[in-house]
Amino acid sequence: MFAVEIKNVLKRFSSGDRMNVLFNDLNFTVQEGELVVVQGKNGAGKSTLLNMIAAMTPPNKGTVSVFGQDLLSLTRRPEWRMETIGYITDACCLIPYLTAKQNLLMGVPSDDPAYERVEKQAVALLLELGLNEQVINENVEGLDVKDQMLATIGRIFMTEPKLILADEPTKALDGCEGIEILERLLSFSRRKGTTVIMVSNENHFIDQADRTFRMDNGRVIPLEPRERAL
Ligand SMILES: Nc1ncnc2c1ncn2[C@@H]1O[C@H](COP(=O)(O)OP(=O)(O)OP(=O)(O)O)[C@@H](O)[C@H]1O
Repeated sequence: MFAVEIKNVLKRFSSGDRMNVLFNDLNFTVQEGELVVVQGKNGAGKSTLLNMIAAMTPPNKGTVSVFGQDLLSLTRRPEWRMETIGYITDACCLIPYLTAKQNLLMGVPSDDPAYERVEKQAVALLLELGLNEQVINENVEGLDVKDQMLATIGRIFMTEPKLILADEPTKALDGCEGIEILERLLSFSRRKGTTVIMVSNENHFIDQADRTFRMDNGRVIPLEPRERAL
């Protein structure tokens, strides 16, 4: 089964009294467990592609299916999204006055019989992502941007999504720190077998991806290895 299958999609937006066609007959598939990088210039449609896959904006024609589910026939969209998709952007989705660990435990009451098990799981996950014990127990607002980002990734993995959509999550960070965080995200996803579609113009990741695409002129074009360093 494909993780993502986009067939013959038309997507347009109105702009004043005009309609702008962003995609005309877009076709794109991603296999389960694949790690895919999408590049492209500003306005090429990268975020719209991810938003369609997350059932946040519908195609005007054609179909978008995720793990075999046609998104147009979804009845419980928010629940489906929560169960299936981990959407990572550069916005922090954590509560600032809670610790990183508490953020991962949100929704689990401390008297819940499962609390201890879930707490151990949260700590193990944050340590595996590279945070240390001290950082895990500090309020998020006191952490630097890099550690906040890693805790955000931890929060998203805590829900065990089948598909991670990452839309330039580290664009606010300087090159090296951003690369380090995305490397951890990718290697973690590999270990978990999670399918990942990551928007990033950073060439550094191309070798780690199973496939890389460039969005251009409404199409998703596979990049050949020799093009990758350009
Ligand atoms: N809700 C909307 N209403 C109208 N136009 C939109 C909407 N969302 C996106 N667009 C237009 O669609 C085009 C593609 O936008 P999108 O954000 O998907 O591109 P992008 O490749 O992610 O760009 P960037 O790298 O700047 O984030 C742009 O011209 C944008 O203005």
